[in-house]
Amino acid sequence: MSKYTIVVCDHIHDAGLNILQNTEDINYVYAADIDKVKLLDIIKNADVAITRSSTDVDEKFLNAATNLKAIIRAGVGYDNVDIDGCSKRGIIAMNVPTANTIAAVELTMAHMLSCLRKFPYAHNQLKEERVWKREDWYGNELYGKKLGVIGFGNIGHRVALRAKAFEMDVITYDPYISSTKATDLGIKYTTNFEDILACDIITIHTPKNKETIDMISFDEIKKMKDGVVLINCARGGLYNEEALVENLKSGKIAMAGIDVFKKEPATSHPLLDLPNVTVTAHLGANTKESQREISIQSANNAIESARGISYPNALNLPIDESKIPAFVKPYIELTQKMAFLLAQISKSQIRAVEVSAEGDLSEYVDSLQTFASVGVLSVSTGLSVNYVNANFIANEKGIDLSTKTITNNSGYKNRVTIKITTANGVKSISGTVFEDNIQRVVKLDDFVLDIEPKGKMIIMKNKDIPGVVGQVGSILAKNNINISDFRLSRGKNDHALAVILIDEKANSKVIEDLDNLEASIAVAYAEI
Ligand SMILES: NC(=O)c1ccc[n+]([C@@H]2O[C@H](COP(=O)([O-])OP(=O)(O)OC[C@H]3O[C@@H](n4cnc5c(N)ncnc54)[C@H](O)[C@@H]3O)[C@@H](O)[C@H]2O)c1
Ligand SMILES: O=C(O)[C@H](O)COP(=O)(O)O
Repeated sequence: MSKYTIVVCDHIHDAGLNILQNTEDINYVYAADIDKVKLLDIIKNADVAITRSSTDVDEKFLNAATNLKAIIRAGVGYDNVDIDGCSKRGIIAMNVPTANTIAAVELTMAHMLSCLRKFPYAHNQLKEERVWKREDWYGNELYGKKLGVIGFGNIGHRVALRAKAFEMDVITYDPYISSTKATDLGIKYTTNFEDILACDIITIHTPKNKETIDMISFDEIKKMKDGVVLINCARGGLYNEEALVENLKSGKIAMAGIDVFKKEPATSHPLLDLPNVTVTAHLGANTKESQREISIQSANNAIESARGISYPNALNLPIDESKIPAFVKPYIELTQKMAFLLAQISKSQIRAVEVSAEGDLSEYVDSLQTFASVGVLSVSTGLSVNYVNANFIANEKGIDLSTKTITNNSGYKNRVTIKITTANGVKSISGTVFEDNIQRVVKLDDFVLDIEPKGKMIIMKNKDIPGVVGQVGSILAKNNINISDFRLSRGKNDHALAVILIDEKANSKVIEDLDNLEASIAVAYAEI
């Protein structure tokens, strides 16, 4: 039995490793304790990789992982996964978004309480120094304080709820949610960031991206209350670290609770030298409960994706397959085949691909566009193209992609049309699906047809004069090519189109001979 290789790049709970070990068609490699340079050697055999925040899925990693089909980030944040790099290579990236939510929420509350009661310092004085000095440890209460929560997602909204239980006055800033998501829970909502800066305690729970890096820096801290407390259990760099250090030193920030650092592991970070910081080593997700669940979900998702069955929580799929109704699926297949056919007979560099849809199909024209790109690019680039990287590659190659929905006046219930623009002009193809999944090309340029997009075919545009069929037949017979079907369509200006389905491949000499016939206008060979 051929086996899929799943490489586990970071520590995950045994529960998931046991699943991998006990799955017959999986060969699993545990590479968590291996040097990251050596990992590059191991990763080349992987069909699927499981990673956490300790493994950067960057250019080096992806260049080494030549066989990789999917990657599972065994956690929420995927800021250290090069998603564009994955898309470009057709690798599906997934995360495990909710299994560590509670762990991160509870660590945030722990940091908040630790900061207000200076817990680690009080603890160390008694435990390490054996000093009993109660007067050194007057803390503050959460009760009645104003808490600003930046990011009201899975973690942020639960932190806010728990803070309410401490009778805090909670306000949130998250421009991507509806205000009622917060107000329905009795939490104030603001779109004015200044309201957050006016709080006694601020905690952040956003992803790390271009918009959120340095969201709190020197200018923002200047506007805060003296003695503010800042918590970061999301990602290092959301609070500018230099600004944190300087303002903790001056006392503008009374305390900071920090679980995450811009560069990890952070064992010689300036924050560690300060007396008013509580720190943990990125432990937000480190509960046994959460790690067990993440590990199980990661292992199951890795197996499913290795087998090509499903891609739960995919981050870079252009299409959510679960939302595509059954009647659209054959159109997707037909679109890809027609695009493949059209690109073969276009014989010139493609500049633009336009997909239009009629009928109920119109709603899914974006998905059809993606598959048209797969079909076109498979011919024109020689690259391994799939629906993850198709639009990405098209954009990179400067191919203009567009969609159109058109009024249904073709007489077909649903119809899809692909128009390709090349240096030699425009070519178009239309198709429909009849009952029982009968896929048909119904138009090629201006010629009305009825052909199944399947097998080997010669497509010949010719002057509509007597004797052409006989001449074509004799050239093919001379070359031992059997004709299985011959379809003729008459167009305007005394032109006709012949689609000749054949049993054997026609080489370039055969195509040249056909093209040399007096009646010939254009001849192409295509294979689906
Ligand atoms: N310390 C840890 O070990 C640990 C554990 C789990 C998650 N995390 C991190 O916590 C963060 C939040 O995780 P989550 O599960 O709540 O994610 P989530 O996707 O459920 O929530 C993120 C929220 O941030 C909001 N947001 C995005 N951009 C914003 C902006 N510019 N301003 C304000 N809000 C913005 C989104 O609208 C969303 O509501 C992530 O960065 C994740 O990596 C850290
Ligand atoms: O984003 C996350 O899920 C957390 O930061 C956890 O990261 P980890 O898997 O490296 O603990």
